[in-house]
Amino acid sequence: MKIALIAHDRMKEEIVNLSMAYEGILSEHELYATGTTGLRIMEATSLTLTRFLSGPLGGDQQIGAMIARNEMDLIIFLRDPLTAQPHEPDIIALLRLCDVHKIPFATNLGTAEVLLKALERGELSWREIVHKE
Ligand SMILES: O=C(CO)COP(=O)(O)O
Repeated sequence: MKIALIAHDRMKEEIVNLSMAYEGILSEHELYATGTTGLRIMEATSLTLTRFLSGPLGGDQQIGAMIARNEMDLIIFLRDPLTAQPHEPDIIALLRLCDVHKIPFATNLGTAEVLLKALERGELSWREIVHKE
């Protein structure tokens, strides 16, 4: 499965802690991230991620392009609900594409954990069927 990990600055610590807690599950998958998030996760874990540009420079849109091509299976995007982002349109576009393509998308830690546990139990394997279509 291809999984994208993204977090706004005030949520970086949360995504690093999440990645450490679920490193075993995550290591079995192909991981992607926006620039700074990916760097922070790689510094704290032994996970390897493909890093795109930083979010404000287009990283969300690069991940969006993978979704549009049906190349991404799960997004964990810990958004900062209390800080305005200069690239808000890119973030909304990413959410919208996930809805268009029915891609599981977690925007907070509670949902992220539910999705990672579902991933571990194989409950997202329907994505493999979608790939074959
Ligand atoms: O801004 C982001 C997502 O919208 C995240 O980008 P970084 O991971 O580069 O901080």
